[in-house]
Amino acid sequence: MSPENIEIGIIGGSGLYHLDNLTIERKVNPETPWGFPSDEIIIARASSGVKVAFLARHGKGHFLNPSEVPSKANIAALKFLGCKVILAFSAVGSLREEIAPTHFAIPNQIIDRTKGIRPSTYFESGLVAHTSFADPFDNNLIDLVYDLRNDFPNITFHKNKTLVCMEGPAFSTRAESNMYRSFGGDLINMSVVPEAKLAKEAEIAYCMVCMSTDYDAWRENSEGVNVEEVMKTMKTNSENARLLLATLIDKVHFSLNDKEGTVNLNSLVGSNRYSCVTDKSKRDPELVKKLDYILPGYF
Ligand SMILES: CSC[C@H]1O[C@H](OP(=O)(O)O)[C@H](O)[C@@H]1O
Ligand SMILES: Nc1ncnc2[nH]cnc12
Repeated sequence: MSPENIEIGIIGGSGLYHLDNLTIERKVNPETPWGFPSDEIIIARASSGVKVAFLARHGKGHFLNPSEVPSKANIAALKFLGCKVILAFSAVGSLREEIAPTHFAIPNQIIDRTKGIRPSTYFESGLVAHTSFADPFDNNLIDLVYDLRNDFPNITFHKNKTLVCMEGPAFSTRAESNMYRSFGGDLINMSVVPEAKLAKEAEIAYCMVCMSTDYDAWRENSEGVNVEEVMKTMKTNSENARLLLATLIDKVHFSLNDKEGTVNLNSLVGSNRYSCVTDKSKRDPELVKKLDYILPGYF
């Protein structure tokens, strides 16, 4: 870990490329064993003084498509800076009438419909380890976000939702959109995989605040989604995200440092220590060295 020790990482998605209400301290661009992150990481302070590391998923100016996002470098860089928690934000389509555009949903499940073309694990080519992914998000972190709903009466919140992740970059056909609904999907984006998986492998508590922008393509008498519609709704959504974050950052900071341990955001720490199935003699020493960047001393 670097001497930075910044415990909270924020990943902003489409329409959330900066956080105006935080004070920017400086920018860093760490080269990880998996390359450089999407863009420079902004180290900023909330008004309470709590430091965060902010990263624009698609780069500032949105030049990376969802399949091109260097998620391994992104998560590794945040872990190296000291992040124990990542609050990820995403513009999503709604697959349910009751989740209207501008609503926020914090999903607890994922259906992975990406096509296997994204590098999605740190444990390959010389060291095999299997991380538990039954609960892809940190449930305590989900509750912590959801419990803020009374402080934000202008935002409608949902939880216990299933997020479908498609490859993109083209949006779904109507048939696909209906199929995802029949699978039990409630929300759809192109970003949560492999980000959530890699955060689990790196033992970082991760949750995604999904900001609904559209009804995708399943509604019979409505046009299918297009980018113009998404970005129009994201104007309101990103303002709400900034307001939410101003409170959320302090809550997360408190929980991470609360001696009473009322909300445990450290439950993943140590979870991968014994997840490696590769015999010590067969592990690639080069990869073991690389993995020290995110899980020092484990392998
Ligand atoms: C701009 S619409 C499609 C795009 O929006 C979402 O991005 P993000 O999750 O980074 O907010 C979705 O996943 C797609 O990448
Ligand atoms: N309908 C949709 N499908 C996939 N990703 C999205 N991001 C925002 N809306 C989306």
